[in-house]
Amino acid sequence: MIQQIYPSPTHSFQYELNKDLQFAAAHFVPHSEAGVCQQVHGHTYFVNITIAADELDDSGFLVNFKDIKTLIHNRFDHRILNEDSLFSNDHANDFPTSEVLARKVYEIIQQYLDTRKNAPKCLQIFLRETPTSYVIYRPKEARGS
Ligand SMILES: Nc1nc2c(c(=O)[nH]1)N=C([C@H](O)[C@H](O)COP(=O)(O)OP(=O)(O)OP(=O)(O)O)CN2
Ligand SMILES: [Zn+2]
Repeated sequence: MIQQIYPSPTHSFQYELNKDLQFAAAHFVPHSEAGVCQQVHGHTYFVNITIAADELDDSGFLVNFKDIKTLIHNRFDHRILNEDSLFSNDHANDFPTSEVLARKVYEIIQQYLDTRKNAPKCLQIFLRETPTSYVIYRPKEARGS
């Protein structure tokens, strides 16, 4: 939920920012063990993205908050996740589950950050699918030096 306190990843970067955003999307989980989630249904996903770096850019930003929102919101809002080429209905590692969606959000964000001169790192994705269910994805690398 927006404005809640999130778990903090440990790191030694000097700057850290967090961006909250939300989007509405539909999905289904294409596996017999997913029960009712095999049926198409929708969620308002809440996402918190943690990014860190030791340097700021020419604007004095670690990264522009707006760019982070645009990347994720424009891709997923009011979409059917199963129809996005990022996901697969055949391979569990790419089913549109909360875990996989959190990883995909990380990959989109880090790919963008890799184009920035100040080399920011995405350290954590917190993704809430329902009021009672959330996941956290953290890449293994990138804790700062
Ligand atoms: N590990 C995962 N388990 C489940 C996922 C998932 O992505 N990863 N997804 C679902 C369904 O998509 C479902 O929409 C969410 O399930 P759930 O949390 O059980 O939702 P409820 O609102 O029914 O939960 P309550 O316990 O009644 O609050 C299922 N599992
Ligand atoms: Zn669901």
